Amino acid sequence: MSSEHSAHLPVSHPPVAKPKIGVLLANLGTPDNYDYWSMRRYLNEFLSDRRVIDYSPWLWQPLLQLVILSTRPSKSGAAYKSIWNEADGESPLMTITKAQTKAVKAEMEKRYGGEVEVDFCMRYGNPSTKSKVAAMTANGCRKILFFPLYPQYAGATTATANDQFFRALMDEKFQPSSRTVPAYFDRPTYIEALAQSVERAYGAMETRPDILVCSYHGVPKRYLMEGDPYHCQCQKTTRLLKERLGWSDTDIVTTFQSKFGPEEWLQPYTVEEVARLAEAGKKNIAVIAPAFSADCIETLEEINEEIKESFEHAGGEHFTYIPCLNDDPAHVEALVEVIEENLKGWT
Ligand SMILES: C=CC1=C(C)c2cc3[nH]c(cc4nc(cc5[nH]c(cc1n2)c(C)c5CCC(=O)O)C(CCC(=O)O)=C4C)c(C)c3C=C
Ligand SMILES: [Fe+2]
Ligand SMILES: [Fe+2]
Repeated sequence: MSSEHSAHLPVSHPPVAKPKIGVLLANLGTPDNYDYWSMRRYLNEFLSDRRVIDYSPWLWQPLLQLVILSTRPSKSGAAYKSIWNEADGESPLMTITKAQTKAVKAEMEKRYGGEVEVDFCMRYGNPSTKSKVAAMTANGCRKILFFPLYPQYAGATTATANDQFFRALMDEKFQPSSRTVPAYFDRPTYIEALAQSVERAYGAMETRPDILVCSYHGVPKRYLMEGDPYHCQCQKTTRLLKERLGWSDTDIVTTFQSKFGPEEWLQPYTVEEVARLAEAGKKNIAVIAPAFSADCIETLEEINEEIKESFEHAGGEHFTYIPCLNDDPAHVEALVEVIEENLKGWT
């Protein structure tokens, strides 16, 4: 009788890890480097995502592969080069996401010891969502809380991050239970962290800015018409920030940046609005980017270089960029509060 037919032998068994809970933070993703091929790989994955660009692939892919990916990798690569963290060989988005994860992890360890594991992944590029879901599952995470780090929901960010998480779960033999964290733009702790960052920046200035521009990443206007709540959540973020600061309507304005392609995007466009403000005599402005949980190419290069230039070209004199919340302790506290709220019943 062969050993596999012996009813008396114990079944050989892989080691069983102690059950834990995983908290997987997710951000957009960033190129591995700023050379042409690294940029092309990243942009190809990003711009082929139909949650980001929803045109028929029959029309979009030839245009993307033959036209856009022949020029944009070099142009965007030069922009990344100007902000690259050369010391660590990575983009600022990567450096800051690591710092945020470290801070959230330390806080969760204080509260839950080894019961909760914290890590991060990216929607595009590395470390991939798939690799981190596989690692957490292998480490014994029987429950995973997936947290896309976007305060406001957009199909192009939150939903596609979740889609990728669900795809990763499809590959797991012993699939963990899972939850996804919803948008958190209206949580008082997040608004408080934003308000404190504004107060800190204003407190350090000699003259108070004439207006605070809240610049959110744009999306095509059509997405709003088709039911995406992003626009409303951005407007509400500005209103809550204004109320917390005790300001009036004329102290703060909502704008949208990073328009891509010929379609109309959410308006007003930041690059045009700052020029209009300068022309209207508002020569001293501050800009904050509440849709980004971490500084990245869109803030460090687009806002602090291109948009600043547009303001100065139109006669503006003082332009202050207020950094994202990054690993600010008030931000970490807000993120941990959101995590704890969504872990209820699990811990
Ligand atoms: C072309 C369509 C795009 C949509 C729609 C879009 C929505 C969107 N994006 C963010 C956050 C980020 N975007 C970032 C970079 C970036 N975004 C697009 C295009 C769209 N984004 C491109 C092509 C790029 C790459 C840079 C470039 O070539 O211009 C980043 C920064 C990544 C980094 O490495 O620093 C972030 C973050 C949001 C929040 C959003 C909609 C709500
Ligand atoms: Fe973007
Ligand atoms: Fe709206």
